[in-house]
Amino acid sequence: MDQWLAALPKTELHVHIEGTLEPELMFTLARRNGVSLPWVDVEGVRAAYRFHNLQSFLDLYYAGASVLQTEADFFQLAMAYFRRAVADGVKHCEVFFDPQTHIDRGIDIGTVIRGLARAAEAIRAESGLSVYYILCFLRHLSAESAMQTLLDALPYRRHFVGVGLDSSEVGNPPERFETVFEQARLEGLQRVAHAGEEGPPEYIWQALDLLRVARIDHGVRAEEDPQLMHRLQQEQIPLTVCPLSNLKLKGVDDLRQHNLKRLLDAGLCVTVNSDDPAYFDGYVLANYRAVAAALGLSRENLYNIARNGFVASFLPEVEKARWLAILEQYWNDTADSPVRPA
Ligand code: HPA
Ligand SMILES: [Zn+2]
Repeated sequence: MDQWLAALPKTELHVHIEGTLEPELMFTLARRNGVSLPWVDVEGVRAAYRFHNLQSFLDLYYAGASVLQTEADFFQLAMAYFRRAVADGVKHCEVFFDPQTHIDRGIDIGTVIRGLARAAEAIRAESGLSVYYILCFLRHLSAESAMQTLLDALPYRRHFVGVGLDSSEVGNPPERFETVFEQARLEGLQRVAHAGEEGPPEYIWQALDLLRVARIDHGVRAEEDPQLMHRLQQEQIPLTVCPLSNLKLKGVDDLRQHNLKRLLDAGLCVTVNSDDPAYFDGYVLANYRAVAAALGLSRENLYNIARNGFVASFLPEVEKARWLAILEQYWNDTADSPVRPA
């Protein structure tokens, strides 16, 4: 099962590039850029990674991101993530970045986007991995700041496919960002939003109806609302679920309590992703392994999750069809091989 799962062609649709900053690289960049960190060494940083909710993580995550200063830093960060994704069997990824985290420290948005875009090109040449970027607005900041960020990013429009909404969820409902999401739609950008991670099902409704999103990031609290579950199932609106993130941020006390399998069994388009892998103890393959073990997922479940990833992606239809055929071939080729526990 382990080898089979590793080689299963996958996507990653919910990963924050700033959340892939490993402590080693954090210290390397801090030294290079003369940035002082609140921790003395790598062990100190790792010891601080004990979170009790989303906000306790975000405080640390924004502190860590302060080491990112130059185009070369963003390039190096992204390349390190891409190589790990490739090793995990990821074929296509859609990666969030948070411009406001950097602009507000005086970093030019062009520095951020050029570094990331150069890395996407380099990894494509190196390994064939395809990369799309999604620009996220920080919902703890104002709608005006989000709009200004979108305008600042438009000269780099060709380097990202969509916009998203992240950061502190509770108290920052999607409805505040209706205007900027409408502007993004008029620019031809795809839309996604974090909703129902810690926030109520109502935020998922708002993301769908007011922000007109194609996917919901997390969305695990949808289960509390039967009507919403019905809608997500009927319209096959994908959820980008991040199991180890939910565990680390105390959405669940134990992965065996995670509702991923119930969402899948209810016919929802569930995908598995890593969110902030450097902070949550695992990249995408570790997330697949962890839920497979905790929830007793079958190979067929795992195949369907991987398949959902390609279906839910923003790839052009021909590319989706090509990957779905490759995935099916993989399924047929490996159907008779022995199944061992994950
Ligand atoms: O899981 C998350 N939720 C909200 N904002 C975030 N920013 C990085 N990760 C997250
Ligand atoms: Zn996230």
